[in-house]
Amino acid sequence: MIKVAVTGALGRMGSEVVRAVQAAEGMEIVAQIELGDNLADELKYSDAQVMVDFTIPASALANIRTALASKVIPIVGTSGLSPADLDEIRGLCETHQTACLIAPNFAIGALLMMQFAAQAAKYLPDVEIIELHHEKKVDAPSGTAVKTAQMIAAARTGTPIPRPETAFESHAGATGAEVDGVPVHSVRLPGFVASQEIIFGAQGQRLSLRHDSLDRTSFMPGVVLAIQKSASLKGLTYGLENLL
Ligand SMILES: NC(=O)c1ccc[n+]([C@@H]2O[C@H](COP(=O)([O-])OP(=O)(O)OC[C@H]3O[C@@H](n4cnc5c(N)ncnc54)[C@H](O)[C@@H]3O)[C@@H](O)[C@H]2O)c1
Ligand SMILES: O=C(O)C1=N[C@H](C(=O)O)CCC1
Repeated sequence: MIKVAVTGALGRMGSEVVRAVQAAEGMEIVAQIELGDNLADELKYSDAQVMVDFTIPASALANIRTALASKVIPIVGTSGLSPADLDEIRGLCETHQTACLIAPNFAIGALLMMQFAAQAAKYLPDVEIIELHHEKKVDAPSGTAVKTAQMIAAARTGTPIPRPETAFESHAGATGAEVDGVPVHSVRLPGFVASQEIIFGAQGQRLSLRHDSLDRTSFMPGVVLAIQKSASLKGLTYGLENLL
């Protein structure tokens, strides 16, 4: 049995993870950790092997540091970690000889959307991302949009048409934020869980790729898969697609 601790256990995602692990074979919940608990003690006394983290960026970084120092493998869904944070975590994985997975999106359909986008970007360089999430989301742009933009930028061979100078915006932000040269627009509204549309435009044609998570169970097969494969992880893995 893989022993799993969950940080952010009372949150929207954390509570769903507790249910999913309890329903899965070959794994068990040994600690449900919330704000104010002593993480190092909880990990030690529960003998946890894996820590699943869905919290907030500042907490996630501190939790990852504690888990790695305790030789517990962090599986992290929390979004908003910076490239500098990822560099630090990569170094800590080496120092403590413990692996870590950071997955901006655990929904298999979203991973496919991102991979299809990278494929399309080889031929269609002009692209923008619209991500749409629930109104309680605390970070923007979403971790999924950031990872998608990075994958598009890495795959893109052609040169996109120059964007209008933001100085032309009569209202600041109207043309979106740029992530790795890809414009990203963030919508926050009740009625959404997590959606993203990637629009490629070319002469006389458009290609749209869209994924919708309708509820948080959509992320659970990916979380369970990551726990099952945790023992095979090496160093820092960024993106669940690396485990498929
Ligand atoms: N990767 C994915 O597939 C995916 C999917 C959904 C959400 N997310 C991300 O997961 C994160 C959480 O989202 P949510 O909707 O569950 O938020 P939420 O606000 O419902 O839950 C966060 C929980 O973390 C707790 N928390 C904060 N700091 C903590 C700490 N130091 N130790 C323990 N618990 C702590 C809070 O008390 C809260 O209960 C966000 O960053 C979100 O973007 C990722
Ligand atoms: O609900 C959220 O918050 C989500 N965050 C992730 C992101 O930032 O990409 C994934 C989808 C849900």
